[in-house]
Amino acid sequence: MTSLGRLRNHIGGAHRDGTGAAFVTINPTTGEPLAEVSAASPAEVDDAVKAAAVAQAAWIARPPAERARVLHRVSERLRDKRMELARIEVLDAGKPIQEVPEADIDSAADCFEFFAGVLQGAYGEHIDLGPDAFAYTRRQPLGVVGGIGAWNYPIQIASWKTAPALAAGNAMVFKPSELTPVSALALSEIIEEAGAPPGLMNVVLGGREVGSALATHPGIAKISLTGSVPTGAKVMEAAAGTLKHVTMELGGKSPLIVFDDADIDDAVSAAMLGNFYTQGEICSNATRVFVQRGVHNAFLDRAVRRTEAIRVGDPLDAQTQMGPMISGDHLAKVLSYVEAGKAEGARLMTGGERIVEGPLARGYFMRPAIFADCTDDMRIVGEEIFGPVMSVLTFDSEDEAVARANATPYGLAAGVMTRDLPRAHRMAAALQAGVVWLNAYNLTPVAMPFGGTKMSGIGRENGLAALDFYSERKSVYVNLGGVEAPY
Ligand SMILES: NC(=O)C1=CN([C@@H]2O[C@H](COP(=O)(O)OP(=O)(O)OC[C@H]3O[C@@H](n4cnc5c(N)ncnc54)[C@H](O)[C@@H]3O)[C@@H](O)[C@H]2O)C=CC1
Repeated sequence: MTSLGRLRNHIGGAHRDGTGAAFVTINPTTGEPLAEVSAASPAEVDDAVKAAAVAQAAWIARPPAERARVLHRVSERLRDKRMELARIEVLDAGKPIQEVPEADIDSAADCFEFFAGVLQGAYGEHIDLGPDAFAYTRRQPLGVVGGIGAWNYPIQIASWKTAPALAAGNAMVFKPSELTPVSALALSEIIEEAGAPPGLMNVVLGGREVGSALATHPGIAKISLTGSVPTGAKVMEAAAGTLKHVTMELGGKSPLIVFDDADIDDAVSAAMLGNFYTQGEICSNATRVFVQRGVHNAFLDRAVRRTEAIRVGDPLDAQTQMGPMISGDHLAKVLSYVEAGKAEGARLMTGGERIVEGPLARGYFMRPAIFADCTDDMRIVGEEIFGPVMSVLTFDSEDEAVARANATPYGLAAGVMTRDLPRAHRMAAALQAGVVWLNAYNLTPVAMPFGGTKMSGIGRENGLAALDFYSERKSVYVNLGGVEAPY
C-alpha cells in the first residue's frame, strides 16, 4: 500500500484505470513507494483525445467572459488549496516546502489569473485594403493540444501549458512526468470543479510510450514539451508525421556573468539562486558562472562560505533549504559529473558528496558543490547536469565573456551582474538566450515570455506571446465591390 494510493487517468471527467503497465513512484526523501500509477496505453490516449475534442467544442461555444470566469475560479481554487498542493509537490518531487507555495503553486495560480485576464482581449486585426475591400483576422484555437511535462516543476509546468491553451480556446491532454504525476491530476480536477466542460483537461499517465502516443496522434494539433534536448528532438520528429505545431522548453547550460563593478554579495546571491534553488534541478540555471578576474577570489570565498551554510534536509521541514535529488538514478548521474569534474582538473571547493549518515541516507541527498578553476572544454562546463553543481570560470574582457558565454549549443537563459547600465544592455543584446536577467536570476513572472533559443527550445510560454503559440490567425478577405474576371 502506497501513501498516496492509486493514481488513475482523468479522461472526459472520469477517473479510469489504464491498460498500460502499472508502476510505482518513489518519495525521493525516503526512498519509499509513494503512489501506484495505473498507466495509460495508446487506447486511453485515443479516448482522451476524443473526450477533449468534445469538450473543446463545448468550451469554444461559451462566451469569452464565461470562459474567463472559469479560469479565474481555477486560480482562486489553486490559492485556496495552496498548502495542500504544496505538500503533494514536496512528497512527489522532493522540493523544499520553503519554496513550493510561492514558486510552484502561486506561479500556477498567477498563470491562470493572467490568462483569464487576457482571454477577452485576444482580438484579431482589421486590415484596410482601400475603398472596395478590407480584411480581418480571427484568432482561432488549434483544437486539441498535447502537453508533456518534466518532473522538476510538475504543477507549474502543467499550468504554464494548460492556462494559455484553454484561454486560446483549446482543450488539453496532458502527460505529467512518470516521476511526478500527482499534481497534474489535482489540477485537472480543479479545472473541472471550476466549471469547465468535463474533458477540457485530461491527464494520461505513464512514460515515454504515452508521450509518444500523444506526439503521433492525428487528433492532436500541437505538442508542448518540457524536457531534455534529446527528448525534444524525438518528440519533434514524432510530431512531424502529422505536422503538429510544437513548443519545446528544453535544457540549458546558461551563463551568469559577474563584472568586477557588481555588488559582490548580490552576485553571490544570484549565482546561488541560479545553481541551488530546487536542488539545482532547474532548466534555466546559471551553471557556468563567469567571474571577472579582479573579483574572482572574493566571489569564490563568499560563495563557498554561504553554500556550506545551506541546510540540506527533509523538504517538509520549513527550515530546509535543499531537498533530495529526484531519484537514485539522477543522484548517480549528478555525482558522476562531480567525479568527471575532479578528473578533468577542476578544483572542488565544497560539497559534491552523497549524504550517507542519519535519516537522510534513505533518500537521494547530496551536498551542493562548487568547482573553481574550470575551463570551457570540461564536461561539467559543457553539459547540463541538472543538479547542485556550480562551475566558476574567470574572464578578463566583456568581448571575451560574450564569446565564451555564447559558445554553447544551448540558449535558454543568461544573467549579467554589473552596475554599468550601458554595458548591461549591450550584454543583453549580445547574449544568445531566450531570457536575460540583469542584476537578478531565475525570476519568471507570468507576464514575461519565457523560453529558449538555439537547442534550448522553440516557442514561448507565458506572457501575451504564449497565446500565439496556442492559436492561429485566420484571414478573412471582404470584398465590397463587384467581382472582376478576365473571362
Ligand atoms: N526549458 C524549460 O522550461 C524546462 C526544461 N526542463 C528540462 O527537462 C529536463 C529534465 O526533465 P526530465 O523529465 O528528466 O526530461 P525528459 O526529457 O527525460 O522527460 C520529459 C518528459 O518527456 C517524456 N518523454 C521522454 N521520452 C519521450 C519520447 N520519446 N516521446 C514522448 N515523450 C517522451 C517523459 O516521460 C517526460 O514526461 C532537463 O533537460 C531540463 O533542462 C525542465 C524544466 C523546465
